[in-house]
Amino acid sequence: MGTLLYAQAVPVPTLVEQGVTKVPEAYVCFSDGFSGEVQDEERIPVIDLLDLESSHGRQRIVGEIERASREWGFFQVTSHGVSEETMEGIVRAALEFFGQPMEQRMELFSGEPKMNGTRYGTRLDETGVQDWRDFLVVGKCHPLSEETFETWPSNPPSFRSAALKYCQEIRALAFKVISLASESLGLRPDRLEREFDPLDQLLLFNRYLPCPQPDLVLGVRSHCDQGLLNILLIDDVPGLQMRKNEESPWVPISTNRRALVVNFGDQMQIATNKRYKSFEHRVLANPERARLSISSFFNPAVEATIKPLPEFVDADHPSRYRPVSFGEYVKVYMARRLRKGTPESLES
Ligand SMILES: O=C(O)CCC(=O)C(=O)O
Ligand SMILES: [Fe+2]
Repeated sequence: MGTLLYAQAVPVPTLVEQGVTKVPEAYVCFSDGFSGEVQDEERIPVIDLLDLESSHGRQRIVGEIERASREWGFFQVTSHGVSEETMEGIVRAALEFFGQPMEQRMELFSGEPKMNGTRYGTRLDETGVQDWRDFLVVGKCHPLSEETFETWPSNPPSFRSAALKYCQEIRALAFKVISLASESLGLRPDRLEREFDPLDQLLLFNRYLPCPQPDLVLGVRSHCDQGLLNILLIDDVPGLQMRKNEESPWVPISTNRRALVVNFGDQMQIATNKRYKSFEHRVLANPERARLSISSFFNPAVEATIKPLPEFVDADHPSRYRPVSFGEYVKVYMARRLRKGTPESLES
């Protein structure tokens, strides 16, 4: 199977429009067969942030974050402070964006990743097996310049204001989670925030259309996120799964209504010298229902040097990773066929 096969793959929305009953070869996922065992007993922890302001409540929540981060790297948060109206606004704007005719969506198409701009795409790279999804990246939500804001979709007309509001509220939640994570690691509440300042933020909208042969494809191939953390808004269509390691069964991830999912990425693993880990996850395709998810990624600045914090390095715990810029890290991550285990390629 050559590169050409993938480069010429027909986009998912077009296949769905044509009513294909057979998935083209470029989308067939042989290597990551998801015959993989699924376990149905355990679920990721749910952490309620309601009592965050009382010192007793905060202490309890810090303990819950510690356990969830160590065991799962994924948890749901409730009473998270992002308003229902804001969440509904962004979901509506996203559905309207993906509901536009293909020609209109294609005005924002780019086959190449862009540093700061907005990009609509139907695949992430030209060479691998194609994911059964299309997506919209709003490449820089913070720090946000007027020039970058002008690259945000102007259709539907509500998109920019809905996205701006969502980004601001999600950012406030991200700082809450980061300070709790800091405390859960025995650090001052602002330690991680200071380390990662100014903390870049970007939005990724994933649209998964129904697939005629869901067993042959993946919505998103198994990967670990490359940044510090992701705050994920998902709908009620199942598909997302995580696993603790390659021998563990996959655990389906769903949310209570209005909850959000937090997961830590590779930079949390590197900063903590592997006290906390970045866990692998993937999305299955659905035979009948379309699914929407909205990722808010929080990343170091491209020029920032990433390395374990000195607090996690001593004679018994030598630094596991050699320092590189985040920009370099992203290049290594993108060049790997499997987007997991990237921190290990920096092992010193
Ligand atoms: O669609 C999902 O639920 C997860 C998407 C994801 O893993 C990502 O955006 O990195
Ligand atoms: Fe992810």
